[in-house]
Amino acid sequence: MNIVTAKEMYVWDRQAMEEAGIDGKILMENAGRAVAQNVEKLVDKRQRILVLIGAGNNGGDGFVIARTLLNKGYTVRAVQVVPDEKIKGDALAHKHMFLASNYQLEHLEKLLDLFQSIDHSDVVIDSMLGIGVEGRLRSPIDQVVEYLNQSKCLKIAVDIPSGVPADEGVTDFSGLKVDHTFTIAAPKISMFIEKTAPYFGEWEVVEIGLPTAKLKKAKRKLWEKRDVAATFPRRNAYAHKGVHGKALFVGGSFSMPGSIAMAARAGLRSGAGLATVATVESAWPSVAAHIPEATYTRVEEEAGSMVGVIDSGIEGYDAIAIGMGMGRKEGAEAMLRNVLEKSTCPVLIDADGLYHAKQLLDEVSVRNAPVILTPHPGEMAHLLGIKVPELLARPFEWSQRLASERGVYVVLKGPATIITTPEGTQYVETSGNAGLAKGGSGDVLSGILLAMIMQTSSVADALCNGCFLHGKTAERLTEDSHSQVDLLATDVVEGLSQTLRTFSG
Ligand SMILES: NC(=O)C1=CN([C@@H]2O[C@H](COP(=O)(O)OP(=O)(O)OC[C@H]3O[C@@H](n4cnc5c(N)ncnc54)[C@H](OP(=O)(O)O)[C@@H]3O)[C@@H](O)[C@H]2O)[C@@H](O)CC1
Ligand SMILES: [K+]
Repeated sequence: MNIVTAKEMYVWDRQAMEEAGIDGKILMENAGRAVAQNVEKLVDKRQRILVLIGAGNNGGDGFVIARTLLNKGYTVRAVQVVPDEKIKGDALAHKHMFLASNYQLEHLEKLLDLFQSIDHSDVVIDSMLGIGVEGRLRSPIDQVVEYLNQSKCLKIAVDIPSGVPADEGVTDFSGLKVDHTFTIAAPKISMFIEKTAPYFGEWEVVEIGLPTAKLKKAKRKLWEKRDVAATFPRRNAYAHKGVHGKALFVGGSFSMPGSIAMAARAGLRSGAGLATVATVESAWPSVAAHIPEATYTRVEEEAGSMVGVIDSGIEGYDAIAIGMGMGRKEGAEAMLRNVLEKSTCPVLIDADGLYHAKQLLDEVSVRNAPVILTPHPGEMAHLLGIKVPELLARPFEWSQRLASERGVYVVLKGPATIITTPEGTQYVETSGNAGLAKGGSGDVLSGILLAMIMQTSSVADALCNGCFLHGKTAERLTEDSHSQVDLLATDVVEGLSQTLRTFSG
């Protein structure tokens, strides 16, 4: 499913009307009816519904919703919150249909009267402003939104809550916080941005009859269950361990042996055929206690941290993950440089590896085999030399910039993980929950991703499915046997089995 900007949505709208000859009034009718159908699932006929209608086409949708629900016997009051002369075009046509159906339209005259109407309503449907919002809310909508934000009624937004921008990058706004959003045709970018996402409540896409096959595809896509089903690697009954890949995990130190152990164990649990751990000798006993299935190779150390190169070399591996618990000493940077320059397989860089990668972006750029960077926002901001809030305001744009300038895959981790390919295609993966906001989660994800890369021909599919496997496992564990408070990264590693039983053949 595509994720769109406001501009892309308007292009679709034009394509539907100009290229497919679908009248805008029909799209509006479809939009309103689709939203009304969803409202019926949430609201019963005893509840009092208030539909608030604004100036643009979002308001037009509101006229259709009010008419449809009234036709079905719901208790609905419709209030136009802007002067008559503001209602134009398709919205005006639907206003006429509403009035010609013998339904009553109220006008906002005194704010206090509207506030009273809100107090006497169980449900408020917000069709004041959609994706056409510009700048901060103006009067009187700003006051209506402020009042509604304090109100206890059930709030449902049409397309997007009033005042909330559809795109990334807008941080100065005031918006309505709703319980549900029924968004038109495709999710909007701002649904996946930290600052704006909470305004939408639970959201769902409604289909309005756009000519899907004709529409210009967006470069962003939501990774859905059906994508997982179509691309998740299947196990071949005749395969032997070498077929599923030989992974090298480089990291760990005397005081941080856990992260590389968790990464390697997650890699084996996710289907890697063989795993070798390259770590300092002083960390071997604790790493080996966690994964007897792995083999080990020695890395030079100084006071428990890795420096220099890997004893047995880096040839013969199908994929390498580097960085987890490797420390920030200069020697570790030399190790990363060595891996980037000498290996010819995909290299995934995480954690301390990302800290060192900042100095090695030129080496990263010239590599022929794929490089995958898996930062959390703090690591990504460090790599880009910007502040975290700056990154979080435009995570899609920054990810794209890093991925295309350096020719890398970027997995920007968060509640909505953004996966960007070197060509600039982006995928959003939203599974998981707050139980994953713990030390070790990133290490586990690295191991899963590396295993998936070795088992899938498309790196992008592997990364999306790996994020899904990680997040879905956390979701399942917190439903069945854990809480989001107690869930540990090691629980996720062991929980992978059950998720894989569902998704891999
Ligand atoms: N795309 C599709 O296929 C379909 C889209 N559809 C629907 O259309 C919606 C987009 O419609 P749109 O373009 O008319 O914009 P929309 O948000 O309704 O209103 C803009 C108006 O708001 C005002 N205004 C702006 N900023 C403001 C502010 N800060 N504070 C206060 N007021 C402000 C400004 O009025 P002004 O006062 O400046 O004259 C302007 O005229 C979309 O979200 C979806 O619901 C469906 O009907 C079916 C097909
Ligand atoms: K709205």
